[in-house]
Amino acid sequence: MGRKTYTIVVKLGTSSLVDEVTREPRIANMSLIVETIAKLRRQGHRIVIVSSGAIAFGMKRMDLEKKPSKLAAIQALASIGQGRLIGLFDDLFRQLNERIAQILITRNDIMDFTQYKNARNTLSELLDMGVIPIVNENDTLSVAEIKFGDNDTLSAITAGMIHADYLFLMTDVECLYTDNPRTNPSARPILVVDKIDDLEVKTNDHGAGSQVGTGGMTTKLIAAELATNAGVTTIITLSSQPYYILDIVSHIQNSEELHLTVDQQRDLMSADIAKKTIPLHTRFLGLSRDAQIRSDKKFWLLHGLKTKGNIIIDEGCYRALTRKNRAGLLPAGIVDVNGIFHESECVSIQVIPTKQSSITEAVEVGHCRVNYSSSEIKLIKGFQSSEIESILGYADSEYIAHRDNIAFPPKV
Ligand SMILES: Nc1ncnc2c1ncn2[C@@H]1O[C@H](COP(=O)(O)OP(=O)(O)OP(=O)(O)O)[C@@H](O)[C@H]1O
Repeated sequence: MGRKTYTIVVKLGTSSLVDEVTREPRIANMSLIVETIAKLRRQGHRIVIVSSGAIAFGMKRMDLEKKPSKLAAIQALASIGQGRLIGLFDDLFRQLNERIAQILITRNDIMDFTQYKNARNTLSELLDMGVIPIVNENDTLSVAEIKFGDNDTLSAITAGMIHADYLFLMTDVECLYTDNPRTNPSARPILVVDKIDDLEVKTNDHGAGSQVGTGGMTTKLIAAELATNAGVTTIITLSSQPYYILDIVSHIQNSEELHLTVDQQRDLMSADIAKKTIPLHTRFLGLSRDAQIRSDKKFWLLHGLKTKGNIIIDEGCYRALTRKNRAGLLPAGIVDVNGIFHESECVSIQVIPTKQSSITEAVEVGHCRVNYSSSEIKLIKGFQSSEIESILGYADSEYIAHRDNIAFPPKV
């Protein structure tokens, strides 16, 4: 019987593609990445690449030493560099008879659920055609409000969107450590993570570790949480040794075939790393099928959309929203509203604990798409739905958010 094949998203950080000091493209490393991905394809896996590097390639082309601070100049560099980046990938993949496609995306492109599904369908179609999609944030047009912000997040959203099995975050450290290994030489490697919330790690990278990197380890942890919630096992490994992916995938196939528990996986990994039969890496285990987010709509509500404000609800309301036969969000359960948002926008739902509770701050519990604007909700909060019409002069819906437009992350 043939081995199981997977859908794998490989995220390449700027440090995989551009030399940190000279800012020259790392052509030898890119060739190794391309060879590795071609091998994975021959083994039957479906591969999506999420690649950074457009701005760095543009800076090199324009002989710039320093990244400009003006937004338009950065976007111009991205448009110069993106073409060169994809051109280089195409040249390399062509040598191995592999076809690629370019997908440039911003949050705006997936703001509508139909558009989100279109993006997913295009990616799936490309994979069915045996093509390797290369995804990047559309840095040429995106401004802060419509940005994913970093390609770690974009790669996790892409992985969730296409229900990938694995996400490889390739970076300039072998794995996640207990602390930043650049500043703390006694930081210890972490091999298997099954509950991200229980992790005790420091990521003192202020959002970027290397000179050319943008996200640092902080965004990788956020990405890992997002992807594992959708059932995607996320791996951090060294980008300068891309063929490590082949060893790790084969090791994962073995562990899966043996149906190992989390502890057994951890033991097997430590033993094999010690024997040097597999490289050092971190595995964040995807949630099991019954715990993970399976619904596209829910994943989109939680991770595809940017929240515009927040609605504070009480604990009783939260219980009603999360019980088995869950309700929609009614104005009566709303305690407060913050921020300015319009009807149909996505807002954060926060719960204010009861007075007896020791926690006093409201905590985010999920997202919803609202039927009313923030100024309308301010007027109707705390009232019964039957009173909406007399307060506003109209009642578009009895709910602030319909239950199909409310999503909570999985409880682990
Ligand atoms: N606990 C930690 N474990 C491992 N690395 C850490 C930790 N905390 C901070 N880091 C830093 O995170 C860096 C990796 O992130 P960085 O964003 O620089 O790379 P990248 O993902 O390759 O690039 P890009 O962000 O452009 O995609 C490492 O160089 C390291 O210094």
